[in-house]
Amino acid sequence: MATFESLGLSEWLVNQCKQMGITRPTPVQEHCMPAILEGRDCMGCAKTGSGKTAAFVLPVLQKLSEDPYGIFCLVLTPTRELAYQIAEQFKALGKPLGLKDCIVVGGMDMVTQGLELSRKPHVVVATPGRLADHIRSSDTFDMKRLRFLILDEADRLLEQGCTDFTKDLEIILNVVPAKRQTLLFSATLTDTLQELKSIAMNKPFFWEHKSEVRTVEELDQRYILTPEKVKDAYLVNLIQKFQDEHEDWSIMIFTNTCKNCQILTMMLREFKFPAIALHSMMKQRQRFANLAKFKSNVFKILIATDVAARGLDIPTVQVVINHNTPGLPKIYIHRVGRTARAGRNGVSITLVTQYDIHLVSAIEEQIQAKLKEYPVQEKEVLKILTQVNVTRRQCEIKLEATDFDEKKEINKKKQMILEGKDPDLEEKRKNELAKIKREKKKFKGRIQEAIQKKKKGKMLMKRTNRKKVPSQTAPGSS
Ligand SMILES: Nc1ncnc2c1ncn2[C@@H]1O[C@H](COP(=O)(O)OP(=O)(O)OP(=O)(O)O)[C@@H](O)[C@H]1O
Repeated sequence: MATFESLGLSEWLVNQCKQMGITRPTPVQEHCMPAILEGRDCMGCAKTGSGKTAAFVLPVLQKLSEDPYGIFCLVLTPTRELAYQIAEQFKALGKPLGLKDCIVVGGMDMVTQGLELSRKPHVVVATPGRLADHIRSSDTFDMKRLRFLILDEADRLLEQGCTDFTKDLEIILNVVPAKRQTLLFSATLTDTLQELKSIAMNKPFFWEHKSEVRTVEELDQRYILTPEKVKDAYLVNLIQKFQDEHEDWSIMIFTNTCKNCQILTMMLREFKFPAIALHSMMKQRQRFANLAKFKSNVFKILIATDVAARGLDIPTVQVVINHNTPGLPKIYIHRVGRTARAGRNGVSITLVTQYDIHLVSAIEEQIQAKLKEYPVQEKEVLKILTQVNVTRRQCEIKLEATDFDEKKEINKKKQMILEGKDPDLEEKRKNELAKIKREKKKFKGRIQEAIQKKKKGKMLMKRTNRKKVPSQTAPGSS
């Protein structure tokens, strides 16, 4: 069995690992670290909670200790919370080096970040948008000597989801040296393999944890089939049960929109559950504060959008509830991966309506495992159904009375301006596109109608012909 020493780590780093309870390398660390220490580009694909962060942090620290300078390493990651988490690992493991790090994420003061960048930190951990802003607007730092470029959750950084990082990545890739080591990690790398290979140019070492099932063995994956209108009652019932049966418990609930996240939080609080929200419409300081309160178990329930689906490492989470069935298997894999981490047990429960069954089939096909039905006492759920639905409606009304929707519009416009778009022009374009779509639909409808009419006409003709034929032939045949 490999040890950190046998993989080539120095004694100080091995000791530092020990202090953090990291005594033996996990498979992704065992396989990827030697290649990274050899100077190769590396792509590592291993299950959630399997120690991918240390698989790149440790070799970077080893190399940094041999030749320390700034800026030595840049880590890019899709969310702000994840950037802080990665920086924490660097700080904890790199303490004996006196590691200087800098976190560059949106929602935080840009001037302070600019100052820190100009002080040549060893390691910069950033979200792509904010770093690209600094590159565009400042000449007080450069990354010409950068030794390591790391893309954590690399597939997310390259896909064109609701937040598209590709333009910002281009800006960043233009200012980092071609001669560098590039490391790419994720639990779901394989879908974007070709794009990733073009970033890690020098014949990257590729390691994938081969296993039939793509989720961890310690995870008990369940579902509850429910009509849409009963979903919230199931949710309340589930939480009540966990609260009654466990002393030490902690649950993450994922939902599809910021608004839903806010409403669910309000609703669960009406039922006196210790719930707190995390979504992208909250101020960044509030996001960090809420996450900290959840991590320290002050609040036992975190209700989040997919902004929290990837990477967050909160060992106390025993249960993940999907309030909506994720539309993509990949998102499911990351969401449920917030529990059952580093060998611990965990449960995931997905609420599935009759319209989501095909999504469950897609998930099962991807993860190569079947979700099992979660046993519930329907009678208990029906008892609270009206009360839950009334409470939800009350929360919706309360939220409508605030400027939540307006804020959403303002945020959208802000984002467009940041992307160099004119919000009014975009609105006009959107309306025109919608109009074209409507007209196309109408046109299609008319064509369909005409086709149907023609078909009906033909059928009528056939029928009348058929009726006519016997009466015409009958005399001759008799
Ligand atoms: N060798 C090790 N032995 C024991 N625990 C470890 C080891 N390496 C890392 N860990 C711990 O395992 C936990 C999960 O690690 P990490 O967050 O790096 O997972 P990950 O693979 O990046 O997961 P995800 O895909 O969800 O981002 C962390 O708490 C980390 O400290």
